[in-house]
Order: sequence, then C-alpha cells, then structure tokens
Amino acid sequence: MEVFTSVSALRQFLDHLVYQHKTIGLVPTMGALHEGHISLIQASKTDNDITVCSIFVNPAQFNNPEDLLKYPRTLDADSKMLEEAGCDAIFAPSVEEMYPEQPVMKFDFGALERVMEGASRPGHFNGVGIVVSKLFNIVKPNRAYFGQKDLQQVAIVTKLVGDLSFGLELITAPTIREEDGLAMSSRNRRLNEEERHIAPHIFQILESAKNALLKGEPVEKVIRQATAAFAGITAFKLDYFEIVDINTLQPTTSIMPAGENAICVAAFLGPVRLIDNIVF
Ligand SMILES: Nc1ncnc2c1ncn2[C@@H]1O[C@H](COP(=O)(O)OP(=O)(O)OP(=O)(O)O)[C@@H](O)[C@H]1O
Ligand SMILES: CC(C)(CO)[C@@H](O)C(=O)[O-]
Ligand code: BAL
Repeated sequence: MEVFTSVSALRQFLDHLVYQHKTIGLVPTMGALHEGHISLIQASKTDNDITVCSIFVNPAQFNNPEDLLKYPRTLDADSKMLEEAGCDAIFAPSVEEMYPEQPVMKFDFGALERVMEGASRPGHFNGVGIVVSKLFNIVKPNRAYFGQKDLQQVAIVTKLVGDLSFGLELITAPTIREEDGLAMSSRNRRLNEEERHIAPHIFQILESAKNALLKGEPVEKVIRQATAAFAGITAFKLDYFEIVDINTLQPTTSIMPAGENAICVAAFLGPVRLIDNIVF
C-alpha cells in the first residue's frame, strides 16, 4: 500500500493507473478508522480496481475549535487497518497541502443545510462541500463511498455531484454498529466508560420511535416520547430529534411510503456529540 501526502505524488501514481484503464474508488475519511470505514473500503474494492482512502481532518468543516483539537488522530493504526483491508493507497495531506490559500468559494445548499447538522453546526456543510470537491478533483474517482450514518452529508454530496457535474457514481453504505447497537464512530473513543455504557440508548430510542411510527402513532407524539426518553437519562443533552422525508430532509408531519422516512438524532454525552439515524 502506498501512502501519499502530496497531491502531485498521488496524481503521478494515479495517472499511471488511469493510463492502464484501471477504475478508481475513493473513500474520504477523517481517520481514526473503525469497521464502519473498513466496510466502505471493502465496497470500493468490490467495485473498483484501485481503492484510495483519504485521511484528512478538515478544519473548514469544524465550527467548534475544541472538537477539532480533540478529534482523534491515529495515522499509524489507520495505515495498519487499511493495509490489512487491502486498500491500495492512502492520501493523508497536511492542512497546508490542502489549503495553501484560504478558499474563496462558498457553498449554500439551501433548505438541505438549514436543518439538523447544518443548523447545529453553522458552516459545516460549506467546509464539507469544499473539501469533498477538492478530493474529487484531486483523485478523479469513478466512484466515491459515503456512510449512511452521515445521512445529511450523503444528500449534500449528491447535490454537489449533480450541480458541479463531477461525473462520478456515489455509493452509500449502511451504518455498521457495535453489538449493543451503538453506531461506530471515531468520536466514540472520546467517551468515558460510563458514557460508553449509556451511548447505545441512542439507537434504542431510535428503534422505539420507528416501531411506534410503524404502529401508527402520530409523529408529534413520537417526537415528544423520544425527547422525554433522552431527558430521562441525565447524561444526555439532546441537540435534535427529527423525523424527516428522506428526499428533502425536511421534518414531516406524517409518514411517507416505506424507505422514504428517516429518524435523525444528535446528542451530547459529556463534551462528545454523537449522531445516528434510521431509514425505514
Ligand atoms: N458506523 C459507520 N458505518 C458506515 N459508515 C460509516 C460509519 N461511521 C462513519 N462512516 C462513514 O465513513 C466516512 C468517514 O467518516 P468519518 O471519518 O467522519 O468517521 P466517523 O466515524 O463518522 O467519525 P465522526 O462521526 O466521529 O466524525 C463517512 O462517509 C461516514 O459516513
Ligand atoms: C466526507 C468527509 C471525509 C469530508 O471531510 C467527512 O465529512 C467525513 O468523514 O464524513
Ligand atoms: N462524519 C462527519 C464529519 C464531521 O463530523 O465533521
């Protein structure tokens, strides 16, 4: 497996492979890898000749300086996991390599970013739009892989790819969970033992809400019950709990056909902010 920190060295490597008509899959990450990321690598390996994993903690998408500072950085362990998974190349640039100058472009994803993550983390999706566009331009992948755990990010990147005609195929992969249901996340490793024990309640509350909706309970009542369930566990500070139409990500007052509904949640456990969702 090759490790690149410069755009020019990565391009040299890839140009050679493109010349041989190899297809390229890109898995963008911020590192501190876990089985969720590895599932994306495996999907890319199935579909493409060459898999590139980018590891870059992108300052432009952090609105909270402490979150950026404390974001886990584990490049050695990440490289080992990627090597074992059969990844072909890592692109791990420095901030200076990615942003030699402050970018002037600004993305506004409209209604898509006025809710949930976009509303709670102002500027977040502008930063995601910039870095993902740069990664697409640098790697020029045939396919790019994103996790459903970041559901709103999938919608934003889908819009980005359409609007800017990136001409690549986006693949969304299901959320990989711990045995107790907790969605795997790099930020989980910032939880202390007690918080880690409480964290699976996020998925349990999501599941209860889904079951209640499927039984015909009204949306408003289900939101009230879920909010009360979070309030009943004092360690949690709920940021949002939304039942949305998966096509628009806007809150719904009634349930859509199967497969078009999502329940999305963000909650703090101590200083750590976790997100999760269920699509049904
Ligand atoms: N549990 C998971 N299952 C499947 N894909 C995942 C999972 N967790 C993250 N991903 C996907 O991996 C890609 C890189 O995500 P990222 O590096 O931010 O990891 P993360 O674990 O989501 O970290 P954090 O949530 O702490 O920022 C994203 O497309 C994300 O949706
Ligand atoms: C897509 C991404 C790697 C862009 O920095 C990030 O938002 C993430 O890890 O989901
Ligand atoms: N997984 C999304 C990246 C972020 O939280 O900034």
